Amino acid sequence: MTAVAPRVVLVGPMGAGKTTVAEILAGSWGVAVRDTDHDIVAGTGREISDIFVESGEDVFRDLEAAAVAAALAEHDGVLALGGGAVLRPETRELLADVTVVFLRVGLTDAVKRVGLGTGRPLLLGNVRARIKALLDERSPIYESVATHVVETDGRTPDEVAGSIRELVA
Ligand SMILES: Nc1ncnc2c1ncn2[C@@H]1O[C@H](COP(=O)(O)OP(=O)(O)OP(=O)(O)O)[C@@H](O)[C@H]1O
Ligand SMILES: O=C(O)C1=C[C@@H](O)[C@@H](O)[C@H](O)C1
Ligand SMILES: [Mg+2]
Repeated sequence: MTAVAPRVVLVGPMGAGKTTVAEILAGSWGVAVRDTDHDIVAGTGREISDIFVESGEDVFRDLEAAAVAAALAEHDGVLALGGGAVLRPETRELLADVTVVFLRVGLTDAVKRVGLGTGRPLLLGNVRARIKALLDERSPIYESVATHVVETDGRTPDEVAGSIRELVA
């Protein structure tokens, strides 16, 4: 089998716009889009929040690591990862040879974008406090895997996609 690699992988926290921007980018390039959260839901027939509640985060992270590995091996379009996918060391290793864009978002814009956090189990409770904790904990990890960083605060998804097109030939 010929090895393939995604043209670009998008990482970043919930509300960064990975899913939204991946669709725009893939559309403008005329390539396929894939999203590991969607792959997990399609593959298991279960919603992400149900997996967290019924089976726990570790089981979700196992499913996610497998979904990322499969997508990196099979997909040569645009790939959006779940917000916590980079927590797994094996996933970070797989990203080492790939063009990875970190979509950076600050607390205020992230909170506006996720609203009540519906469908995002890690935001249950105080959404603002949960996002702040995740941003503090994970920003260095996103930076460590990224080949490029694109700011998204105060910018539309089309503007963000345009910046990525300029960075990635
Ligand atoms: N640059 C932007 N400006 C304003 N709203 C945005 C922007 N990007 C995304 N959004 C909106 O924010 C919400 C979350 O976006 P999206 O689902 O793409 O984020 P995500 O990074 O994929 O999050 P998750 O990690 O939870 O999958 C959506 O309603 C989307 O329309
Ligand atoms: O940041 C996270 O840990 C998550 C982000 C979403 O994409 C989903 O993968 C899930 O809600 C967990
Ligand atoms: Mg998403």
